Amino acid sequence: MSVSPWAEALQSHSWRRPALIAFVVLVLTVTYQLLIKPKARTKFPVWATLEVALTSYLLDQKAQGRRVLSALRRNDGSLFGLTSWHQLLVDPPQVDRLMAHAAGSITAAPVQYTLMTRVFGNPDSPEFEKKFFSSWKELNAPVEKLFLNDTAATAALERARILEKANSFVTFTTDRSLMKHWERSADIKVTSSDGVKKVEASLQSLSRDFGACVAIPQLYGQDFMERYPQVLDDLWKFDNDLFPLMMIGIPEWAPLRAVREGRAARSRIMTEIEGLYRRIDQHQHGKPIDFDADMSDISDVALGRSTVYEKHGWTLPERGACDLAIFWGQNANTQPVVFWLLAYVYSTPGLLAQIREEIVPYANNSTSGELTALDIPSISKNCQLLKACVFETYRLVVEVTSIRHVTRPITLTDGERKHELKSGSFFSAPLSLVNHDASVYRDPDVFDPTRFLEQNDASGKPVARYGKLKPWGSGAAMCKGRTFAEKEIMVLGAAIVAAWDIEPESGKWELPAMVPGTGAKKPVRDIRVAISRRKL
Ligand code: HEM
Repeated sequence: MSVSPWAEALQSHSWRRPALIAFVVLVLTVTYQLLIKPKARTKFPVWATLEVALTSYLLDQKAQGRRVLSALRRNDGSLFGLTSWHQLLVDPPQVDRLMAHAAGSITAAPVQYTLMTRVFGNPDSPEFEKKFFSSWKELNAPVEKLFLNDTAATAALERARILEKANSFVTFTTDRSLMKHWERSADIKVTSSDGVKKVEASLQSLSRDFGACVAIPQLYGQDFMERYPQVLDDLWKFDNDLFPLMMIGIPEWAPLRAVREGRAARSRIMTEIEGLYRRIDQHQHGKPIDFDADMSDISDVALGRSTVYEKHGWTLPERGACDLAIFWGQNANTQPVVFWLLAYVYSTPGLLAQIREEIVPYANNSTSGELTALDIPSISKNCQLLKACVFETYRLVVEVTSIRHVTRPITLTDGERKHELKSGSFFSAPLSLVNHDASVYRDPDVFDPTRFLEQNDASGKPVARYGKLKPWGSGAAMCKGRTFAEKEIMVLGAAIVAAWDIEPESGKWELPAMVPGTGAKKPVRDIRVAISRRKL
C-alpha cells in the first residue's frame, strides 16, 4: 500500500502546475502545524504526504531538482526533509539498514492507524486508538498465515477454480443476467469476423474484475460476492475517487461529487463487511446465521480476525471499517497489475509466443482452445520469463513508499555523516524512485522483462530475480500479501494467455498513458480489445 499516489503525477511535466500548488500547500500546512505545535504526533501528517510527492518529483528532475531541494532541506547526504518531524531517505542500502531496525525502534503501526482513521472511516478517538494499537499485530497474524505462506497461498488459489473461470473469461453473451460478474463493467459486445466469434470488451475493467472475482472469495467466501452484487463497482469507486482525496487531507464534508459518491461506496462496503462479521460471529458461537448463509468457504483470515476483534472488544461497525483495509489491500494493487501484465504481454512483439511456449507444460488446451489443465505450483515455480514479465510490470506501474514512525532515537551513519532521527518523528523511503532511473535500468520506459533474467549458476538456466526492485516495501512491515499476490498474478496471466487471443480493436496496440493510483498506476483510458478463443 503506497500513501504517495501523487508522487508519480508530479513526475510528469504536465503536472508542474500541481507541483507548484502542492509546494505552496505544503509550506502553508507545515507553517500552520508548526505554529499550533500539536501535542501528539502519532498520525502521519497530511503535509508529509505532500512532501513525499514533491520531493519525489524534484529528485526525479535530477540536478536541477536536487539543487532546489538542497536549498530547502534540513539535512544533507541521503536525507531530504523540511522538518525534523519527517525525513525522506533516498539511498537504497541505507533504507535497508534503517528498515532492519527492531520493532522497538521503528514501527508502521501509526501509519496504519493514519490510514484507518483518515481513509478507511474509523473514528479518530482515544478509545479506538487504544483498541487499534493493542490488536493490530494480532490482526495481521491470520493474514500472514494465508497470504504469506507459500503452501497456504497455493492451496487458496487451487480452491479458486481458476481453470473454470478462465474458460469463461468472456462468455459470448450480451444478456447481462447471464454474464459472469467480471464481464458486467466491461461494455461487452459480441461480434464475429471470418467465421470467428469474438467479444469486444474493455480490457482493464474485464481483467481487473476477473482478478477480484478470483481473490475476494478466498478472503470472504463466495456468498459475500453473491449477496453484494455491487461490490466491485464500490471497491473501485472508493479506490479511484475517495482514497487519494482523503490521503491529501480533503475533508469528508467537502462538497465534491467524488467525495460524496466515494463515501457512499465506502459506507456500503463497510456495511457488507460488518454483516459478514456478524454472520461469522454467529457461526463461531453456534447461533443461527443470518439468511442461513453458506459459511463453509470463509477463509481462516476472516475467522482468525473475528476472534481477535472479539478478544479486544471491537464493535461490529468497527470490524467492518477495519477489515475494509484488508479487503482493499488484497485487491487495489494486485488486480491493476493483472491488467497491465496482460496489456504488456499481448502488445510486445514476439513475447506472447514465447510465454505460450514456456507455459505449455503447465497450462494445457483442448484442440478447441479451452483450458483443460492448470498446474498452479509449477507455473509460479518454473515459468521464469513470465515471472520476469511480472517484475517488469511492477517496475513500470507500482509506486511504493515505505513510511515508519521512530519510537527510539536512531543515529544514522551516512558515509562520513551522522544523522539523528528523533523519537516521535516519521521517515519515508520512496522505493520506486530508482525504477525510472536510466543509470539503473537502461531505457527505463521500455517494457523489457529480460532485464530481470539472470543465469542460474547451478542449472545454467535463466532465472527471474528482483535485483533492486522493491514492490513490497521493506523491513518487517513489508507487504503481508505478497506471496498470494504474485502467484495470483502469474497464474491468472498464464491462464488467460493460454486460453484467449486478444487483439486491439483499433488494429494497433497503443497502451494508454498512466495516472497515479493508490499504489498501482491506472490507465487514463481503457483499452478496447477483441477477444476470441485461442486458435491452436
Ligand atoms: C501486487 C500486489 C501488491 C502490492 C504491490 C503490495 C504492496 C504493498 C506495500 C508497498 C506495502 C507497504 C510496505 C511497507 O510499508 O514497507 C504493503 C503492505 C501491506 N499489504 Fe500489500 N501489496 C500487494 C498485495 C497485497 C495483498 C494480496 C494483500 C492481502 C491481504 C496485501 C496485504 C498487505 C498488508 C496487510 C500490508 C500492511 C503490512 C504491515 O503494515 O505490516 N497486499 N503492500
